[in-house]
Amino acid sequence: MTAVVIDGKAFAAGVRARVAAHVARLREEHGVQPGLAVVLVGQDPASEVYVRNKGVQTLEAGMASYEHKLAADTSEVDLLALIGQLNADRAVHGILVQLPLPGHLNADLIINSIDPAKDVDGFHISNVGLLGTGQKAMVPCTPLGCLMMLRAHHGSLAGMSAVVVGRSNIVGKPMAQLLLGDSCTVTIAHSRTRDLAAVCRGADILVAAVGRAEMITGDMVKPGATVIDVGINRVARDGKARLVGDVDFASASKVAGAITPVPGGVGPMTIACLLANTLTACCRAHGLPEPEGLTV
Ligand SMILES: NC(=O)C1=CN([C@@H]2O[C@H](COP(=O)(O)OP(=O)(O)OC[C@H]3O[C@@H](n4cnc5c(N)ncnc54)[C@H](OP(=O)(O)O)[C@@H]3O)[C@@H](O)[C@H]2O)C=CC1
Ligand SMILES: Nc1nc(=O)c2c([nH]1)NC[C@@H]1CN(c3ccc(C(=O)N[C@@H](CCC(=O)O)C(=O)O)cc3)C=[N+]21
Repeated sequence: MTAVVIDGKAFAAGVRARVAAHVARLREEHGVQPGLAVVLVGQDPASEVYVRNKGVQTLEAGMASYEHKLAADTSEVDLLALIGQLNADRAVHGILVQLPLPGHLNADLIINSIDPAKDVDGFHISNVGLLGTGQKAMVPCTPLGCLMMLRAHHGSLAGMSAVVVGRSNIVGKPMAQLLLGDSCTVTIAHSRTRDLAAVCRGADILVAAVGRAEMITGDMVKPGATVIDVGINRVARDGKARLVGDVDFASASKVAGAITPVPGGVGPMTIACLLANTLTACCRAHGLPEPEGLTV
């Protein structure tokens, strides 16, 4: 079998177009412009691609973009003060603090200082709790993007067996919550899982969020399964720097029914969902109707 390649880039362009249309209406009819503030502390190579693409697409969607680039040795007090300012700023509807943060900063403390209503990453404990109990929340962008593509491909996910490889707070756990919310039978695998290959072969939906280049190979995929590759790994290939996922695309795409590529899969959807979340936060802040189909 040769898998259908799920075009995340095209899907994301569609989501962004819907966001942009709604933003244009907000500005015209209500004089309101959604604003997204991004805070970057120091330089992390894995974050660079994200930051580059994010700023441009925020402006393209008609939103205001505020970037705060801070030195790697910024103190916790100073960072908390900046977040306090952004929380109070009525032009800012979404706040994203790029992770990972330098080691001397307590990431939990920083994330939980963000106003939950402006937490467009969905990482604040309030949003995590709301999502876990099936209440209206800000939903983490990467898992939300994955869910949108899965729903578009399958319609209902009810009753499907889903395996999420990875249990991070930013991808694995919220992904599992969303799949459970759509009535999948969910397994979360991680570095201590016994016989990962056998666990993965049980999956109708296999989500890889491991951070290890091409570790999920074709022999770990159930024939016809849908494979979602969250991984973003920079590797040297033929002397050139390249981006590859956590899935070995060459072997997995021979077995899977559908698969997302890297680049051009989950990554663009993450940014599209960040814009969607910023728009949703703005609508909620102003008591205006939310766009439909852009959150769970
Ligand atoms: N496309 C996008 O928009 C985004 C992509 N990413 C990418 O997704 C990947 C995962 O990111 P993130 O969740 O933050 O990563 P983390 O490093 O926080 O988590 C990785 C998870 O994978 C598990 N793991 C590690 N090695 C193995 C193994 N050999 N077998 C099974 N499980 C293993 C770890 O298990 P344990 O808990 O036991 O250590 C951990 O739960 C990265 O490549 C990252 O760059 C991240 C965010 C957004
Ligand atoms: N607070 C926070 N929230 C995050 O969501 C977050 C973060 N910190 N830290 C870093 C990771 C990583 N991440 C990516 C998002 C999009 C692409 C992306 O656009 N990828 C393109 C790259 C295309 C290219 O330029 O080559 C693609 O896969 O096609 C990549 C990586 C979000 N993360």
